[in-house]
Amino acid sequence: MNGVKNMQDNFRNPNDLVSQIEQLTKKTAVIPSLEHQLHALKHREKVFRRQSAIFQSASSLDVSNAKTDHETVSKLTVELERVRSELERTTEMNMAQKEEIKRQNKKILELSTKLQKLVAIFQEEMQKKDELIRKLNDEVVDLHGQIRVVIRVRDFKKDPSFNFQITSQNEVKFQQNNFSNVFAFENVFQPGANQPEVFDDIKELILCALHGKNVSLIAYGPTSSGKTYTMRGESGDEKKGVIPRAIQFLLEQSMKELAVIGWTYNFDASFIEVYNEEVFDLLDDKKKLEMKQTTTVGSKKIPINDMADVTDLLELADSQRSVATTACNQNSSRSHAIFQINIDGVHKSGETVKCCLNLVDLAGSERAKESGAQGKQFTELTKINQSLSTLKKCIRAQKTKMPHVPWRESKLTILLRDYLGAGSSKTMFIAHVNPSDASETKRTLEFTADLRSTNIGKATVQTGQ
Ligand SMILES: Nc1ncnc2c1ncn2[C@@H]1O[C@H](COP(=O)(O)OP(=O)(O)OP(=O)(O)O)[C@@H](O)[C@H]1O
Repeated sequence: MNGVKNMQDNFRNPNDLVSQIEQLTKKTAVIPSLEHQLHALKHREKVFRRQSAIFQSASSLDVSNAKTDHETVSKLTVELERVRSELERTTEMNMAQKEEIKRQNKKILELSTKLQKLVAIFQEEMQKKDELIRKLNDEVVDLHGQIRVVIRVRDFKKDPSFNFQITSQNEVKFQQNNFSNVFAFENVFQPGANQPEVFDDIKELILCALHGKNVSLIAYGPTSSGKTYTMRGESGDEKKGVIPRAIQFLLEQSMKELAVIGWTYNFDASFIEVYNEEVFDLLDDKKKLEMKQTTTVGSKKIPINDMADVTDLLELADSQRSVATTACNQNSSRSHAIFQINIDGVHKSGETVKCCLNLVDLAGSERAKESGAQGKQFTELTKINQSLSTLKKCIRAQKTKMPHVPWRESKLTILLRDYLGAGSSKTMFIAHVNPSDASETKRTLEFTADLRSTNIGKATVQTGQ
């Protein structure tokens, strides 16, 4: 029993066992020399006894020597026996330990085989779940309409000349003189809605980009209604806008769930602006870009591996974007800005996706008279209003199925054409209203309501092949 207990104790403390084994090994090493000594002593004793018998008159010194040798022999015999039994015990323990290690190794092997099977089942389940999510997500996004429109209402001072009311989660009512209408949207964000709430509603659309669909999010509305606030946001985690949140979301999703089921993604970004009907690269010293069909040629693309890359890129673009102080907005964007994330995905099976996420911050419409704009600012304002009015004409032409849609009348519509008419993009407008201005509010509501009923076809997966 004690032996078993000692063994158990030793298993509990393998370091002690190792040191005991070391000591015993040392002791074992001296056994041959002890045996040799013993043998020699026994021989000497025998010779001595023989001599004593022959020489009865042996001296007392000789007898005392013989006695001492006999005692040493006895002591050595006892010691030898002790070492032998200790060696036997250790050998037994060693065997038991070897058996235990074998048993444990077998168990580990069994467990790792089970684990591999479980990982394979988990990956298969994740793959199925991912396919289902893609399908459902696609259906949900499509059900919301060809062009989805949500509306964000800025905190406003009530203007007694008209009545603006948020009547439900997806409807607002506009009433002025004899005009009264209820406008429906996918969602209405109240003045108190914060940046995370807005992004939450957009997430499912952004996920479509990882699944291979071109996705476009376009902020629309009059000057100072909050478009740049929504898209770019301001400093501080809570005030971050759609652009940094979207990239963070793409990076997280691609590195977690999609990586588990065998997808690897690469992202790069470009950032251009349309200013006074010219296109400039916000990431390349505002280099003027030429256009080829619906895209620009030679825009700089910066790889995105983590959020630090994004912060640098956005700060660079912020420093380049055309802004001015106007009567309505201290930091008014004087250009349409298009941030494009190119997504390249490859699955371990060889399947690929190649698509892009476009995040567009349009310049705001503004009436020249009220803005008090003159000179350079007047030119900017005229160009902004012209491009927005071409955008409206194109949407109207599309909606009424006119044979000609005037896409080529402005750089903005040439660039947006693929997201609004070519049928390869899932598109959402975030309409902004600042209902202290009756006529701008009415115009925004009417235009964006038109958007909802415009057919742009069904987006398909882009494989880049
Ligand atoms: N929802 C909001 N919450 C808090 N502040 C907001 C909100 N929307 C806009 N603002 C503030 O209002 C001001 C104007 O907003 P912003 O510049 O985003 O408008 P805009 O529509 O982009 O205007 P423009 O077309 O002239 O560029 C900014 O100072 C911004 O901080």
